[in-house]
Amino acid sequence: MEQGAKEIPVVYLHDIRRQYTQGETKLTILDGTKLALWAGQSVALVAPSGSGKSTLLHIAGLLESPDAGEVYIGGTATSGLSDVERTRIRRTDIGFVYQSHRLLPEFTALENVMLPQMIRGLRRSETVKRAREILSYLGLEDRVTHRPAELSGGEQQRVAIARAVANAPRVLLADEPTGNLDPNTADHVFNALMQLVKATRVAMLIATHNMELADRMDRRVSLENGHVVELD
Ligand SMILES: Nc1ncnc2c1ncn2[C@@H]1O[C@H](COP(=O)(O)OP(=O)(O)OP(=O)(O)O)[C@@H](O)[C@H]1O
Repeated sequence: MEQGAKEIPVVYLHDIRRQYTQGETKLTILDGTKLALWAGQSVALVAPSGSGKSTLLHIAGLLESPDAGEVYIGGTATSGLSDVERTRIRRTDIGFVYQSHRLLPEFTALENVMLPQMIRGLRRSETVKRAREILSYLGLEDRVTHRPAELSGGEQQRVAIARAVANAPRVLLADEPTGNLDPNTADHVFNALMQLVKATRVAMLIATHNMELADRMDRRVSLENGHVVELD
């Protein structure tokens, strides 16, 4: 942990260990992993396939529990929390974007962005207003009534980003968010993510194989033998 002396990382992974059992063998994927994510900073996670990028994102996002170590969200240790409390943190403080958009096909763009807010208990009228604002911010004001199948790949991914930030999370975790897109569209979607980091000071961690995009982010890290190493 570095950065400003008084600042607390939005996410701090402390000595994370994660093993998977495959038949007789134990695979150690994360082994004493440490990583701090800071408000307003974009971090690229660039590491070979199978090195544990998705595992790290799932653990940072409280979707998966480590075998040892602690995940702090805004300074709060999460291992001792109940499932209900972890779910609450996941819903309010953490946003996810995946390689495929994972939007609900029978709902419009607007409804897809409203849903996380409604689950959180906000009034419908409020969720409509905020969903419209975010979609407009991402250049989708003319697409709010479209269903996912009626949107281009880049538009689908921007709706997925809008959904991820609908509850104004403190951290945005993205697993190959531009992996399915052509270079131009990938650039457009990537710019939208970077714009959000600057505008909202969300902390962002993106797993990517795209070094060109990684080079445009504030910081680059990799995974080597289960450890996070800083690149450059
Ligand atoms: N539930 C599981 N059970 C057993 N092994 C798993 C499980 N999940 C992941 N693994 C293994 O852990 C390793 C790391 O997987 P992970 O998906 O985190 O890698 P990754 O770096 O994200 O890879 P990619 O870039 O290909 O998406 C892989 O070898 C994978 O086979």
